[in-house]
Amino acid sequence: MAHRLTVIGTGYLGATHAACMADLGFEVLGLDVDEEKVARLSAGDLPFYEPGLEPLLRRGLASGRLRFTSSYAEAAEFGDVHFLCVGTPQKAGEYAADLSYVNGAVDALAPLLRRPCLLVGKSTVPVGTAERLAGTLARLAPAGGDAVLAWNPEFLREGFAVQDTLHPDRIVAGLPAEQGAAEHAEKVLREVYATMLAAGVPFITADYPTSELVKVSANAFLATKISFINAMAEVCEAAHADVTKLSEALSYDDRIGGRFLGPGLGFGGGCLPKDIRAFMARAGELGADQALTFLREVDEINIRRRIRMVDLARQQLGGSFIGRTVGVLGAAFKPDSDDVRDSPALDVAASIRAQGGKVTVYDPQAMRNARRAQPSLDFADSTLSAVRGAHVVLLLTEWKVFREMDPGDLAEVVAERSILDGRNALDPELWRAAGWNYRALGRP
Ligand SMILES: NC(=O)c1ccc[n+]([C@@H]2O[C@H](COP(=O)([O-])OP(=O)(O)OC[C@H]3O[C@@H](n4cnc5c(N)ncnc54)[C@H](O)[C@@H]3O)[C@@H](O)[C@H]2O)c1
Ligand SMILES: O=c1ccn([C@@H]2O[C@H](COP(=O)(O)OP(=O)(O)O[C@H]3O[C@H](CO)[C@@H](O)[C@H](O)[C@H]3O)[C@@H](O)[C@H]2O)c(=O)[nH]1
Repeated sequence: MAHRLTVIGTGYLGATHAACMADLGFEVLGLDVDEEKVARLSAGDLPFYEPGLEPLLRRGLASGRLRFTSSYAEAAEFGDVHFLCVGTPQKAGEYAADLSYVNGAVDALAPLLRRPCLLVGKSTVPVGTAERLAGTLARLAPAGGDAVLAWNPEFLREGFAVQDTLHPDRIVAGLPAEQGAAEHAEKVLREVYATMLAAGVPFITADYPTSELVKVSANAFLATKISFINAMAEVCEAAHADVTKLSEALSYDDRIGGRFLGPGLGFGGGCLPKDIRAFMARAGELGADQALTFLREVDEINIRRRIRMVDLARQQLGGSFIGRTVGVLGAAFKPDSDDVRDSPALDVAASIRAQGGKVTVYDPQAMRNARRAQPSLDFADSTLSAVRGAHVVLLLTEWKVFREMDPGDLAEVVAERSILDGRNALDPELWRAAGWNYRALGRP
């Protein structure tokens, strides 16, 4: 328990990792270049919504074990283990990942590393990045061979980030080729994750490239599973079949399983879309692009869901959005998150707005981010005010409050009882019995 940890980049991943590691008893220093974020985290004010995280943050601060800074010198001086958690977004106009934040962080930290330490990459990166960064570390760190790099990809889901961090499915450790350094890195990581290992969490050691590939192939598989069921939804629509029944029946086959087989508006967020694109780009650079051409189809099926949703809404309104009012429920890319990065819901809302519809959006947590991302949309502060006067209601993010809506309550304020369920989250019989025209993706 002697290790002192730093977490470099305190966004969705890093802030969660920092607070959880402090809760496990480590002394943790979080570092971010965003001064406002550092100030808010230091004040116990979580800059984003993640269930259960703020109490952990406050507990860590109160214990004195958790602090935040923007000083690399302080972090280098403090840490025995440095977790790298900065963003790797999609480059503008390209499929590839933008590695400037990762490179910037390592370039800033490495020259300050004077004593033995382990740098642990957690960001999602294209295969080959760890090997290159190990070279940077060797070149720049005054500690020389005593500054070692490991790659430890993160698999947490937003909305379940605390649970996933404290109780992961598995821990993957990408280790250096040199045996002494590898043994040292593995020993330190086993100490850092001792609580999870004692609980029986599988610990898999691998070389750098394998560890990097585990992460992107996991996300590629999940994206493929979602697009598979959404492709079935397209066929179901054409054949007048019901994809929700189909998905349920498939789920009882253990070889297939029901998770990530939820048909609807498809995947968004700061991970799956950009990760499959970066994976394709990297495979291309490696001369293995053919292996991943199916991911292009996975991406296209996913984008088609959004287009289909807009088409359905237009159809429902008699062929045009002009002069029509649309109530949109949901802006986050998924429930229990305020993250609107590549959000299918916001994408659909913006597209309808661009085609002349008057769109009013409500989301329980993502309003601030949604306003910033799509300032031309109208926003309401409750479900009922978002759908007041609506000619059609679109359920695009399946928050619990939306799944449990009473069709009678909404009927009193809408202009027309017409609802499109983009997430197959409502009971069609209940809504139809209440006089609503209910339609969904992939079912009659
Ligand atoms: N969000 C998730 O659920 C999740 C899960 C697993 C893996 N990941 C991966 O983790 C990484 C981070 O994702 P995120 O969602 O937390 O992103 P994010 O944008 O929420 O956070 C990134 C943070 O890094 C900071 N930063 C940028 N450059 C920096 C620098 N040079 N030094 C210090 N801080 C810097 C930013 O200010 C920001 O606060 C990405 O590679 C992502 O793919 C994310
Ligand atoms: O059956 C399903 C399941 C999910 N989704 C959508 O898929 C997207 C992604 O959902 P989810 O994977 O739960 O959210 P993330 O928090 O983005 O987590 C993914 O991306 C992270 C970042 O790489 C990984 O760490 C996680 O393991 C991986 O699940 C969301 O838009 C969901 O609405 C569906 O459409 N159908």
